[in-house]
Amino acid sequence: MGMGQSGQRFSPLTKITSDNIGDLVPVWSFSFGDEKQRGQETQPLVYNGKMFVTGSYSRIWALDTKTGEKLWQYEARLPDGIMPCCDVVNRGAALYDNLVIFATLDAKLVALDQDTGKVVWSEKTDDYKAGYSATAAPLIVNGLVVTGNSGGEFGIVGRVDARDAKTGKLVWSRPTVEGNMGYLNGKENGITGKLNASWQGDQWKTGGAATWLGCTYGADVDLIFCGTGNPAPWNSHLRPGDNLYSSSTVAISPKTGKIVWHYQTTPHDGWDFDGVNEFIPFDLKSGGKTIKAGGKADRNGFFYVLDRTNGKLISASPFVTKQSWTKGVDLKTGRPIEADTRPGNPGSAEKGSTVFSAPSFLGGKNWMPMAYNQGTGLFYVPANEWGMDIWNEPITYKKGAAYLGAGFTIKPLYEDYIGALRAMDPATGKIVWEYKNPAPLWGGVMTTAGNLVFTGTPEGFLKAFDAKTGKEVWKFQTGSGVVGQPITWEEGGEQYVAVASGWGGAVPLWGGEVAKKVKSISQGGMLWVFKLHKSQTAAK
Ligand SMILES: O=C(O)c1cc(C(=O)O)c2c(n1)C(=O)C(=O)c1cc(C(=O)O)[nH]c1-2
Ligand SMILES: [Ca+2]
Repeated sequence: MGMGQSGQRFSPLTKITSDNIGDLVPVWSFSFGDEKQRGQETQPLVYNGKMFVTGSYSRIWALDTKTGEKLWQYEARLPDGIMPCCDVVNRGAALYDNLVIFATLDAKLVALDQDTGKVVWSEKTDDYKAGYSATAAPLIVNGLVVTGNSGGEFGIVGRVDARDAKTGKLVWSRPTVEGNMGYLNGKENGITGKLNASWQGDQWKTGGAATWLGCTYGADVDLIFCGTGNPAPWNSHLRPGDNLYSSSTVAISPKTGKIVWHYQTTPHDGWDFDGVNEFIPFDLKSGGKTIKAGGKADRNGFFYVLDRTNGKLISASPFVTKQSWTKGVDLKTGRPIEADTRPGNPGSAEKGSTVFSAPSFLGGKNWMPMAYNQGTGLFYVPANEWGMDIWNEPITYKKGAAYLGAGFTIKPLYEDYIGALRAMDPATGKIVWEYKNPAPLWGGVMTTAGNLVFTGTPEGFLKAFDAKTGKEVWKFQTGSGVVGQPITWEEGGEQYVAVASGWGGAVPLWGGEVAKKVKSISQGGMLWVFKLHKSQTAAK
């Protein structure tokens, strides 16, 4: 995932540049079929002349990278009663040995033979009837396949699992809700003491903190970095305490499955800010020194830079214009200073008072991954500007039912745009350039050594920008909204770019007023591949 384990989404390829990109044209496209088209959030993988691309409803295809010809197709038979909170998406697969491995919405992990598409192993990872699902791309670390889980809106317990990539056999399983910490693989593991100090009573048993975006890996520090989602239920008055390790980044040792450090971005989250956003290792140049750092653009609107060796906060800078829930982050304690927009209520039978809060629960940034360019030293963050009216109401846990205790209406902040692609300098926390988009941005970002940044828009365009200046240098209309993750590779001396097109994800389901604004977007399911139309070997 992420064009490498660190998830930087940076390619060193330089054949396509900000100067010649005007010559980038489609070479082939592939249709995902005539029905079952929802959000196509996938990141394709290219290996050995084959492209592996997943689609909504847990489907995967192997395509010939030269011709686009379909080599094989696998479709999971999904049972009735699956409960993905936010569309039937899949964000991609992982490759190991001769296998291509991906998670299905009914909480299974399936490994297929890359040549034939035949199932080599298949493991049930969770009980979909209890609200568990899976949407993230797996991560491969030292022969382990590392996965997260989804279901924070149903009171599941978040977890990171590591399996033997060849056989699917479980090696370790690490819960991400304090209280469950005394267990590894469901057995007591000798960790004792006040395991649920940040929860009251039995609430940790349904505490959420789903690891629904999966993980990245820092090879030099040998740590797996996983974001954790919202604590359950959303109504924070029903679960006093910090609710560790919800809305955090946790660093896990691949050898033991132990949490080595954690940093909680939104303690006692009351806004569904989650904290799943990708943590990307990078080298921070500061005062003549190089610091082993990591960057994370959190749904709560802060761009965090942490020391990746120990989780210490280095800086927290806003990447959105309005954060009404906070007055900033205390750099000494690492904790946010809360403002007065925690939704009211109490455990009474009454609906609590409504407050306006920004960002909205769909976040200053949601699932769509940012990219880090090793040349410019900038992060490219797909941000959104919106707020919400939010209120709390009573709720009790029921297996397999939504566990929110909150209601909301999303509201745009500005007339002319919601989405904003922002180039952030991690050394200063300053926004270097921005591109504003009318509809919310919901696609992944990729950057290259050719001075380029790519991302898609709900309006249907794949766009490219000059990485230094932010000038839009190229666009292509794909026919549906782009919420996929662009990739690039070189083959036969030519550089290619690919992206999936197909509108969906959480915005059309939960966006309310905002969703209506982008309602005219056609549904789709297409893979587009591009290259320069003039042969680059012939060019001087
Ligand atoms: O807490 C969770 O388990 C969970 C899972 C997912 C998911 O797996 O897609 C989303 C969310 N939460 C969520 O809060 C959210 O805004 C969201 C947006 C999307 C999407 O793909 O557009 N998924 C999810
Ligand atoms: Ca969530």
